[in-house]
Amino acid sequence: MRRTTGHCSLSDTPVVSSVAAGRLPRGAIEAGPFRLRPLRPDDAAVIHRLVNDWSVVRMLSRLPFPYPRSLTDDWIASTIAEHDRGDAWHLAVTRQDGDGETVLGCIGLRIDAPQKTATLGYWIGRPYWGTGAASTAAERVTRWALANLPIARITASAAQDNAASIAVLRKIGFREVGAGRQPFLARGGEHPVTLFEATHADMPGLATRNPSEDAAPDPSPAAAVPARRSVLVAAAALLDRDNRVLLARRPEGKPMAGLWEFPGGKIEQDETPEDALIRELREELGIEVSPACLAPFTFASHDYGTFHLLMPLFLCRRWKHTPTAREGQTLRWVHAAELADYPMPAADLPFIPLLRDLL
Ligand SMILES: Nc1nc2c([nH]c(=O)n2[C@@H]2O[C@H](COP(=O)(O)OP(=O)(O)OP(=O)(O)O)[C@@H](O)[C@H]2O)c(=O)[nH]1
Repeated sequence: MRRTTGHCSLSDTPVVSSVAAGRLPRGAIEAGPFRLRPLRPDDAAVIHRLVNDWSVVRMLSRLPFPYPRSLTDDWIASTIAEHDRGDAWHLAVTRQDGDGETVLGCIGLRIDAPQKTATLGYWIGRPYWGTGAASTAAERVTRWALANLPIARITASAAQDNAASIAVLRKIGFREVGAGRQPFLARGGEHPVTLFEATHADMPGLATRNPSEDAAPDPSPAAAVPARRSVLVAAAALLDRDNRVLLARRPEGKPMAGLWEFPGGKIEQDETPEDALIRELREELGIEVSPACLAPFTFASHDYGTFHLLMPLFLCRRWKHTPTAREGQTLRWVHAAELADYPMPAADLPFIPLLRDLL
């Protein structure tokens, strides 16, 4: 059960340092009728009984089925060590029933301090589905973490056939940012997942917090100007001689980090989409493109909740110099038939069948 707690699963992101150490609560936090408290070794039997259930395990990416009892003990021990290091915060979701406490499931947050990101995962045992435990616990942990930890965003993913978990994430304010594939051990092979993200701006009533504790307030007049609702971005599908498309993986630290996108960027004031794209391709990839080599292909119009993206996509087959990653991104030439294997921002998903038909 290591590193997975969920209807949603925790990511593979390695934890590099532990800025959050000492900030994670040692005790329980209340969440409406539920209580979220640190896991204890004596929870193993009940946790094992709840999670070793096909309908739960099939939604968790890294758990085998059947799930051996001994792994539960190891996993609980590892969660305690991770909490002490400030790397992750795993809690039992519990409810007071009469004189006794009932354990309903687990919720966890893995913290990647250098990237100011945390990943949420959770699962609830089948007898307690429909009690509101998942959404109440997930909302409480998400809001607590954004308000108290030095992080800028929380990510989560859910199997695309996990309608309950997707509904929970949407209900509590997570935005759908893309789609990808993840291995699911119990089911075998990779399965499609929906990727979500939440920032302070997504949580009504949560004060926007500067995740860098020491950063000085931005005194520039621009800082007082509210962000524009529509964001204009120009992007290119660069095609090589084998009709492969160049994808760039967004570097850590940027919103939607880890997703594969088409090179490009925001259109500045007074720039045409072509000017912006030529500039971005030069800055990001070190290539020179002439306007005549940019063929308008299609566009994306997608509401990300906090902003609406309008993005023309150009096709380009000719440029000077070899594309080189200049901004920490990872580049890959991909055949159209394989595009669906790369997790992409939600706005880009309609491009996939169009490119498949074209190429
Ligand atoms: N370049 C690019 N951006 C995309 C794609 N799909 C998509 O949703 N976007 C979104 O469009 C916006 C582009 O912003 P960006 O961060 O790349 O722009 P930029 O290079 O000007 O960056 P900056 O604002 O950090 O200077 C981001 O919100 C990004 O997630 C895509 O295929 N290519």
